[in-house]
Amino acid sequence: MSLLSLEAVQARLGRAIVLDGVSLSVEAGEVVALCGPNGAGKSSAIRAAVGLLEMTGGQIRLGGADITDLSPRQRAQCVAYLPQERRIAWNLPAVEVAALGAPFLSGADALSRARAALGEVGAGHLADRGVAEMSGGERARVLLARALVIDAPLLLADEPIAGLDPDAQRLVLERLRARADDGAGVLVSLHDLTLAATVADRIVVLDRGRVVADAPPIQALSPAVLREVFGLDGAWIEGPNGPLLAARRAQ
Ligand SMILES: Nc1ncnc2c1ncn2[C@@H]1O[C@H](COP(=O)(O)OP(=O)(O)OP(=O)(O)O)[C@@H](O)[C@H]1O
Repeated sequence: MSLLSLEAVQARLGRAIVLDGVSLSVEAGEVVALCGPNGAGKSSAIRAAVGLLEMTGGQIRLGGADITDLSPRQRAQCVAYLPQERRIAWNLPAVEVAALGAPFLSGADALSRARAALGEVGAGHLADRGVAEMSGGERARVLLARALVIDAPLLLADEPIAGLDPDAQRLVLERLRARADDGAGVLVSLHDLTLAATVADRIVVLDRGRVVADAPPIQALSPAVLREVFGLDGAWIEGPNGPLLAARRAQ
């Protein structure tokens, strides 16, 4: 049984069809990267998967259950979600923001797990700082810690490395990989195709609301897909730490 499955999901925003028959699944133990150009529908797919974007057709199952049969509490218990939006309204200490990811635990337990999660993303030293007094990248780590604070069976992260420095990008992806290696399922949207190929077991490529590839990274990001979807002339070369994309804009 898949931890998450989308079957022929349709969704609209305003008049636009943003998901046009999207099918994909995430199994325990795997990292699935969602890639595609700006506006392809990655955030929409992730938001639909947590029940935050209403479907106009198709079916979504979380842990085998139809998402429409699950209460918000039941959804929150099986999915950790890192939204693309990084705004935090209140200037609370980072540890209190991270603890919000564990609403079902006692305050003390949530705070102690929040400290551990901040440490996991290299932000332990920020635990007692107010989030309004942080850089964008520091705040991004706090929000990731909020998603990691419980060991959810399924983790959905929307562009978790946007705005992070190169070391932090790799740290975050290592953490997501480690969660999957411990048995969670991870769906993560990424723009960096080389990093996506490094971390993911499979890549789902979205283009204009449709899935155009779903395969292991190098097959999914074939020269044809790179050209037609991303407008790149690209080739994969074997680097010391995995595949590297050598690409330029297609002429
Ligand atoms: N509130 C809205 N009303 C109408 N259309 C919207 C709205 N929000 C997003 N869209 C459109 O929905 C489509 C999918 O957007 P989505 O945010 O899912 O794409 P994305 O792949 O995550 O893009 P990005 O890489 O830029 O974050 C885009 O064409 C976008 O213009």
